[in-house]
Amino acid sequence: MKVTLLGAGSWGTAMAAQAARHLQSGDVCLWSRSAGQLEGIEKTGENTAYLPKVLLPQELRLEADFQQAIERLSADDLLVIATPMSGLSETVARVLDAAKHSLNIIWLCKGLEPITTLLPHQVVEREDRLHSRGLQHQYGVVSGPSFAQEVGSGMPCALTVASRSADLCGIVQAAFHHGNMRIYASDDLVGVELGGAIKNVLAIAAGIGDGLDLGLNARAAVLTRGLAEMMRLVKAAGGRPETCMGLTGVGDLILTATGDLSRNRRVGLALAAGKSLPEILKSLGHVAEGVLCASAVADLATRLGVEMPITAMMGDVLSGKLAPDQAVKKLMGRDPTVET
Ligand SMILES: NC(=O)c1ccc[n+]([C@@H]2O[C@H](COP(=O)([O-])OP(=O)(O)OC[C@H]3O[C@@H](n4cnc5c(N)ncnc54)[C@H](O)[C@@H]3O)[C@@H](O)[C@H]2O)c1
Ligand SMILES: O=P(O)(O)OC[C@H](O)CO
Repeated sequence: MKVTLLGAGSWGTAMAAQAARHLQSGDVCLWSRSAGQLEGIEKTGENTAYLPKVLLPQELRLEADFQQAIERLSADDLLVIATPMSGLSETVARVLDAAKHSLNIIWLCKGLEPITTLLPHQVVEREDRLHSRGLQHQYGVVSGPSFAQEVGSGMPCALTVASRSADLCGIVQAAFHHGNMRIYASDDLVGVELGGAIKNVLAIAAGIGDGLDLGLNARAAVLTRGLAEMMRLVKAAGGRPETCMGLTGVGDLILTATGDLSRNRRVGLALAAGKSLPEILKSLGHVAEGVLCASAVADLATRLGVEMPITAMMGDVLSGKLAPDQAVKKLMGRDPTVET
């Protein structure tokens, strides 16, 4: 089978390496919008800007031509959109415009669309209505606890593919379930996508708590009550709350909120140290999806009548309405309530 990945950031590069290690030489192709970046990878064998110190398999094909990257795929192959959430709608629209037959399409981004508060699969459905020209594409998402640096280095990892199509789940497993990567299948798109979006916001909250030296009790409280917020929103949005107890919910929450490789956690630590958000994002050099989606999650929760105090407070901190220590005081000052 052939696989094309669109987007050569940390995650697209790591997943391209994972597939290329096990599929036939030349069958996995990584496309980047920057031809210069691909030239650098060609020369050094590494994606130095996004995944340093990971030697990429020689079997990986690099492609700067978008049309070629799509046209090489048959209806049995797999297309992976590996851009951040901000690039999803534009990229899927380009893919659908370029497609000459039906495709198997997955995305790897974690977040919600700002303003509309749409989940990734809802963004894709909107673009499908506008661009599919009657072609019946299959869609899904891959999510779960996965630092690109570890996956790029071939360390063990377990992920979930969620799709309404069991056939697509099988295609994704054929592409990535090898060696040190396990891929579990699910049909709960809402649960999987909301888990991936909300854990990033909670990782920022955990980073703030740790940066302010609030202690391990506080971290456990944020994660547990944050998980309760996630389960409530998933249920109200039509997903299954029990999905939150799996890899894409609590699994990814533990990883991102406690692992210092997390960009979202590092944003929280830096906010607690008194740095400004623009300064933090500039020095990060990578996307931290929780920054962009905290307000969207809070807005969706308000619309669905779901109480999410930690998430709402993070929205206020990230939009500059509240200082991190004020947010802690407000959370601790809430009225007593039952544990649900
Ligand atoms: N890095 C990880 O460990 C990891 C793991 C799992 C999921 N993710 C998710 O994957 C997504 C991508 O993250 P990343 O870590 O690769 O980000 P990154 O910041 O490392 O790289 C982003 C890449 O996307 C490219 N890009 C941005 N907008 C684009 C567009 N419109 N068209 C084409 N390319 C575009 C950039 O040029 C860059 O190469 C995020 O939603 C992230 O939450 C990341
Ligand atoms: O580095 P982060 O915070 O974007 O997290 C990366 C992945 O989503 C972890 O699963």
